[in-house]
Amino acid sequence: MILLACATQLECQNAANLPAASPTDTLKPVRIRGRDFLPCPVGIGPVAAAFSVGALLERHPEVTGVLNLGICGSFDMARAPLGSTCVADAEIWPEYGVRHSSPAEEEVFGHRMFADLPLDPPNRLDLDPIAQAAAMGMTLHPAWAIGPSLTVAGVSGDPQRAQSLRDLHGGLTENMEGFSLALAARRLGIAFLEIRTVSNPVGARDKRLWNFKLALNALQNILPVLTGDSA
Ligand SMILES: O=C(O)c1cccc(C(=O)CC[C@H]2O[C@@H](n3cnc4c(=O)[nH]cnc43)[C@H](O)[C@@H]2O)c1
Repeated sequence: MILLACATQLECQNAANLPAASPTDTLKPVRIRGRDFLPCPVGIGPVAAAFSVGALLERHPEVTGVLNLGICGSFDMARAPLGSTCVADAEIWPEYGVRHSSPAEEEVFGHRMFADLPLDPPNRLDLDPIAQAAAMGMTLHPAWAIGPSLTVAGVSGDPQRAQSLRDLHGGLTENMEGFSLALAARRLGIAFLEIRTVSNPVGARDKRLWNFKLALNALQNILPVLTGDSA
C-alpha cells in the first residue's frame, strides 16, 4: 500500500482523480493498475504533516511507500512555470538552524534532528526520485523538472525572502509539508517520492500571478503517468 499524502482534501481528490467530497469525508483506498493507494489529507504545514504521517504510518504498517503530491511555489518560472510538474531530488528545511536578520550571515545549526540520523547539512534530505519511483513500481515522466524543494512553515511573503532562500539553498520549489513526510519515510526505511505542480511564483503576493486552479487540475495527470495508466 502506498500512502498518497496531500496537504488538503482537494489536492487528494485531484491527485487520485476522485469525485468531489466534503472536507470531512474519509477517503477510501484506490486501486490503480494493481497498486493500492491510500489517499490521506495530512494537513497544511510541517507540524500538521509530521503529526499526521506519524499517526498514519503507525496505524497502517502495510504502507511500503509515501507519495507526496500537491501544489507548490516556483523559484524559477523558466524551468518550472505555472501548472508544470516538479519532482523533488532533495528536501531542505531552511528554518531549522540559526536565523540572522541578514541572509548573508545565515548559518546551519550544528545539531542533528535525531542523534542516529546523520544528515549533511543537518536540514537536508537527499532523495533519489528515479530509484524511489522504481521501488514503488512507478516511472517518472522525462519532461518533469527535477530539483530541490524547500519546506517552510511560513510561505515566503516577498521577493527578497524568495531571493535569499534561492541563493542560500538553490531550491527549485517551495512547499510546506515535504520535509516532514520525507523524514518520516527515511526514519522508517520506506520509499518516498514528492511530486508537485506549480501554483505560484515564490514570494509573489499579487494573485494575478497565481493559478491555483491550473496547478490543482495538473495534479490529475501525475498518477496516470506514474502508474503507466496514461497511454
Ligand atoms: O498567502 C500567500 O502569499 C500564499 C502564497 C502561496 C501559497 C499560499 C497557500 O495558502 C497555499 C499553501 C499550500 O500550498 C503549498 N504551496 C503552494 N505555494 C506555495 C509557496 O509558494 N510556498 C510554500 N508552499 C506553497 C503548500 O505546500 C501548502 O500546502 C499562500
